[in-house]
Amino acid sequence: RRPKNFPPGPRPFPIFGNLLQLNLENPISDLNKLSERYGKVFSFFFGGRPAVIISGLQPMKEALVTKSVDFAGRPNGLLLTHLTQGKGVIMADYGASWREHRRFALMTMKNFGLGKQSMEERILGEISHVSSILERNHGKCIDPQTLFHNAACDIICVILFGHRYDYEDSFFQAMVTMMAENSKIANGPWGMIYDTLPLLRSLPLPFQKAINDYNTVKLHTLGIVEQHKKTRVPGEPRDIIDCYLDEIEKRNQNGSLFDEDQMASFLLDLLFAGTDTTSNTLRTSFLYLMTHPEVQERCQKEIDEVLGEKLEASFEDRHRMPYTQAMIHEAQRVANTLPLSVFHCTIKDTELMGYKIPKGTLIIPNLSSVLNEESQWKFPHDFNPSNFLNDEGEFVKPEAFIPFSVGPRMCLGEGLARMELFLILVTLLRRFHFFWPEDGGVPDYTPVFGVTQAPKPYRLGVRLRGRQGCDGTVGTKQRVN
Ligand code: HEM
Repeated sequence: RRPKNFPPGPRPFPIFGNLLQLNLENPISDLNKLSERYGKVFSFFFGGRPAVIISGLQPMKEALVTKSVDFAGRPNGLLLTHLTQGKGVIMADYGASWREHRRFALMTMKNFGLGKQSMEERILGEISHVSSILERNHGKCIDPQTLFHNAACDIICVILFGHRYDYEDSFFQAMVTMMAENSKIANGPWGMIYDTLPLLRSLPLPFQKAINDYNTVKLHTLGIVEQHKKTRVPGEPRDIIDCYLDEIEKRNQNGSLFDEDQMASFLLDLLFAGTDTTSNTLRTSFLYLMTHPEVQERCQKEIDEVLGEKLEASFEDRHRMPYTQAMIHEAQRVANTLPLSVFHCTIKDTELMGYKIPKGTLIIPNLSSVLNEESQWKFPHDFNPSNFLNDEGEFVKPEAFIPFSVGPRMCLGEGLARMELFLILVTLLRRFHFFWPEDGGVPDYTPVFGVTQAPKPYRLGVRLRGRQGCDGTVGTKQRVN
């Protein structure tokens, strides 16, 4: 039964609720259709649990910005909550522990930007590995999935653990695969089944694998923490683990919110949240760049002009590259990487667009609906960097650009992700030309749904550029790390 003045929605069935009305392989278009029928704020039963789905910019802002605190909780009883035990940041309840861990993460990541080796240097170091692999594949077509996953994961590893792994390292390979698979399970159909039908949770279904894999990565992470304890110098952090250990000591008191169990979940949060997201966005970017050669060439022209003889790109250069900036934002818009964000939950009785929403209601922000909202974009259904350019060709960011969500729970890795996307795309576009393989068939842009949505597998054609900036002199020198 829907509570009084609850948002309207389709009639639920016993046990399953409205679950059978969704194509679990790709629920977005079904949710959009339901929104057309019932309104921008409508309800839906996941099993016996009522959820409110929010579509469109205006209600999204009312919920996540104007009434941000009311909507800032995370739901209990989901696979993701069970994996993390509600610790760390992503699935933590809205409260002191979440707040302090979030603040700590933002502060330490910012300080790494100022430390001995800046965040930018760490990212550029990783890019040199990607570049040399692409160089070895000059003239060939490769599957970019593993390469970008490795690179994104290694950037996070350097920040968290202080060292990068060889892409061939067996544990690293296992970890990257586990993360990609876990992400598919956790918010794919199996995740939804786990979340809505508790009776099935003890059966040997794929979500058991997600739980085992998560625990394997956690154990390994705790092993790295143990090594850090032996080699660290208090007050001289090399990475986030050292910072966290310093913080535990600083707060050395009963009931401290910082302990090793929290640390493990916190580290895994950053590892999981920072790998698939960035790597899937990169894969979408290259899919569109290959199939829109005019956009690729215009970016390369701008990059060549702005960087000139400079050895490497820096994040500051973005201010002089309006077209490339527009392309990157447009790629993020169409990538629609977290289409349903991370689920929220109301922490008190509240109202939205005149409807009453009780405390504890599951909230699903349909970010996808805003990134494609017809009234908000010049070209909502195309890949067109002009969505981010004004009549003077200057870069502008529309209010509806919310791939990182909005409000107090918005992505805390936004700064890092934007730096990674810019430096990786600019460096690779400067040095390589990317082409759609002759035998690649018709490009299929339909994404594969998941917590983090990804493009369908494709092959990336790579050729070294022979023009200025890429002729073996400028911009081709290898970094020495
Ligand atoms: C293109 C890349 C990325 C995208 C599109 C993205 C998007 C998002 C979105 C939509 C959320 C949910 C916000 C909400 O619940 O309202 C989120 C949360 C989060 N993201 Fe990201 N993210 C990206 C990269 C990263 C990176 C690189 C990191 C870490 C280093 C990161 C760490 C987190 C964390 C910890 C949260 C939970 C925040 C909280 O609950 O307070 N993300 N992200």
